[in-house]
Amino acid sequence: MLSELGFIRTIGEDEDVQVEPETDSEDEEEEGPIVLGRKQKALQKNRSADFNPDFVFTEKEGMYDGSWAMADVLSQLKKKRAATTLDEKIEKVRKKRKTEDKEAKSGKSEKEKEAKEGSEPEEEEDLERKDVEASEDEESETDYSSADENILTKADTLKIKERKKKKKKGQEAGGFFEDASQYDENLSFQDMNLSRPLLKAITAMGFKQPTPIQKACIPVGLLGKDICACAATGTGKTAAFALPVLERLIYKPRQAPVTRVLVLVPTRELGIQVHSVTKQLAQFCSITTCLAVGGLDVKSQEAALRAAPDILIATPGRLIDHLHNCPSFHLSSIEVLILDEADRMLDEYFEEQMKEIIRMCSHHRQTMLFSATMTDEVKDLASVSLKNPVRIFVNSNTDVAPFLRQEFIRIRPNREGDREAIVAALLMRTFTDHVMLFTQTKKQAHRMHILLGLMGLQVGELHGNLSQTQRLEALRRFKDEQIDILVATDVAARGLDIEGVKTVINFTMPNTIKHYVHRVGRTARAGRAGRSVSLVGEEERKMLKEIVKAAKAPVKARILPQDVILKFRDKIEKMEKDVYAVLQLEAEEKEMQKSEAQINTAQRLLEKGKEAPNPEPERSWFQTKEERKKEKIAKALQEFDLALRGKKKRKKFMKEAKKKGEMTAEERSQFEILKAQMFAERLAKRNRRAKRARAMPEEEPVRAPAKKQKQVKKSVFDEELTNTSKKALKQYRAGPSFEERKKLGLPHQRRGGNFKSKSRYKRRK
Ligand SMILES: Nc1ncnc2c1ncn2[C@@H]1O[C@H](COP(=O)(O)OP(=O)(O)OP(=O)(O)O)[C@@H](O)[C@H]1O
Repeated sequence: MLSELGFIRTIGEDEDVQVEPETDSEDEEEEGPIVLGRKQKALQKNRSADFNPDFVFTEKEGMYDGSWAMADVLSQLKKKRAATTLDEKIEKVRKKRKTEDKEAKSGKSEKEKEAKEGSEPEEEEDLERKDVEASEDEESETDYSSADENILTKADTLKIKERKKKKKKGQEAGGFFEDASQYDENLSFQDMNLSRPLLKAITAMGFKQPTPIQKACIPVGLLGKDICACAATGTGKTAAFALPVLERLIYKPRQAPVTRVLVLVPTRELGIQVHSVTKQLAQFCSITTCLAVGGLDVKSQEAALRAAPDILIATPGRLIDHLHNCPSFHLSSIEVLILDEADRMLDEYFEEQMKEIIRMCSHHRQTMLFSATMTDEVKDLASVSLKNPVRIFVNSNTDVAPFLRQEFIRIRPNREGDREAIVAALLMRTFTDHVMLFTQTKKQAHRMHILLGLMGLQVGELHGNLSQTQRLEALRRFKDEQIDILVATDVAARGLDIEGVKTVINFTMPNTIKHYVHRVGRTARAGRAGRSVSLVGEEERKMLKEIVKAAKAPVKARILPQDVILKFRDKIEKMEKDVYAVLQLEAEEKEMQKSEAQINTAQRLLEKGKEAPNPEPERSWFQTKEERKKEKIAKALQEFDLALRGKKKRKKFMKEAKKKGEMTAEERSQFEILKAQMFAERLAKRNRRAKRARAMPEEEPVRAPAKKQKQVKKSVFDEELTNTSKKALKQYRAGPSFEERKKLGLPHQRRGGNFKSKSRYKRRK
């Protein structure tokens, strides 16, 4: 778009990332276009100077093209569409603005004409022509896609940030693990004893050499050992767990039709992707796979599960739903359990669901945990009860992708309101395509979509407030290069492998350094180069320091010229009324749809008389609705939202009482930062609490006198007791369940004696 307008980019070619060949894979060639339905045309296009020239893609010919299993997935989506898309609404408002500006201009020229009455007819004609030209000029001024050439071409300044010497921290494996982080660098796929169909698939996918994590993990995985693995983002962890599993299934065919492998992932989109990669790896063998993630049709998933696929890829919630509602489906035959993004799967958010799933899994299983930010603290992994696990840490869990160039833009204390302007300037002037922009909240993501759309950019959004159809559609359009910018929340931060993402922009710093590693890991994947640009305010500098400390390559500070920022700030201010108009259109459409739905229901009821529609049997879950609600409230930082709804806090954020629901640019940024901070605080508190609880010997609460127990209660739950924390306290005091104690190998003993049987234990409880 910039070239059309005759504008030049601000960063010179010489500033591009210097890509050095990876030491352990010098003659390694890059993978083929395996993932997510990329057009080969796009692939050629992406072989630009931005990417590591040492990598060569191998094209797949006539093979299963793995089009991201999109056809499968789309057929499972509910066919519900908004009457008009957000982009159509944005376009409508833009057109209206243009017409209004034109009219205003012609009104002005009418007056000018009147003032010049009496002039020669030829001159009048001339004037008319000029008028048209002038109004066209005016139009391009109010068209937000155009900006002063000056502000678009003025270069940013880049400075290298000083790096403080990192203290060498020896990676202690801790007594629990055997460490297998060292691997044979010369190992090839052929050396790994993989079956022919797998080697054929690997070639078809364009993989020439295994990546370091694959070299380290595949041999250990083939031995059937439990694994706890960590490797940087985009280094091929999916194949590292999928290949040994497929080999096992090929080598040891099943005796009965049962599901033998379960892969758990935290998000639906990641589930779809892992399913697609597994299918591609299994394209030349008869291993069957199934996808069971939320947002897709339950009935077709149930039918697929009844056929007992070999490998099941699922999100925890939907899996539990099937376990409770699909009578023939169970996990007792699971031989391998894999947690992709394992640290996420084992965190507070999925805690209850994971407990339920692991409770149902066979005890005699192999368990493999993978993440770029994997914890190696045995105590954090206790819930999956690993058996003599092997620790494979190819990277440290704060390492970013090897060819990532990290940049930061400092936001001065009183300039928080500049964030939107800075992001707009970056996207209009410098990073114009293949960009992922991360925001902390869904609301801000939506707002950025509208703002940038009004500026004429091709934008999409991806977050939890959208329907599954909208989420997948946004992803598809981004992959197919129909849109240049994808604005997303952390739902898109983990695991997604979108080919060709050049830049990741962080509107604010994420919750924790882990979140940062995953977000910026959406670029610089599979040996390619990429760039991240993060906006850092005064309150976020602590995380910046951590990142700089952990960085292996120098990080850069980008400085945008102040007049550029001011110009964009001014533009955005002028656009506020249009943002409001788009939001209004959305609200009206929603109301209309709601009324229509009500009318339709009423009509259906009238047609059927008083006959009630065929009631679907209610689906059950492992928690009651009430419990689930409470858990959600406790875990989704709802207290933050509620606190903001409270009068006092709200006042802090809303300067004018009249502007109901509207925040200034400063307030919006503060809101984003505060949310991240509250998450981090909450996490720290939880970790402290867990540490304290662990510091107490297992039997202590049992034998301690009543007085001491009270002290324990106070120190463990030192915050105000809400209903949820009361429940947590109760649970804590009750100690682990009978099954958990049994699994952990603890004596089945609790307050008041030994319990030899479950019923006695229960009675006592
Ligand atoms: N041996 C290989 N050779 C070349 N490319 C590979 C190889 N293995 C995997 N890839 C490619 O690397 C990319 C990243 O792989 P994958 O998504 O598995 O990374 P990841 O480590 O799981 O990343 P994340 O931590 O973000 O989930 C994919 O496009 C995949 O096709």
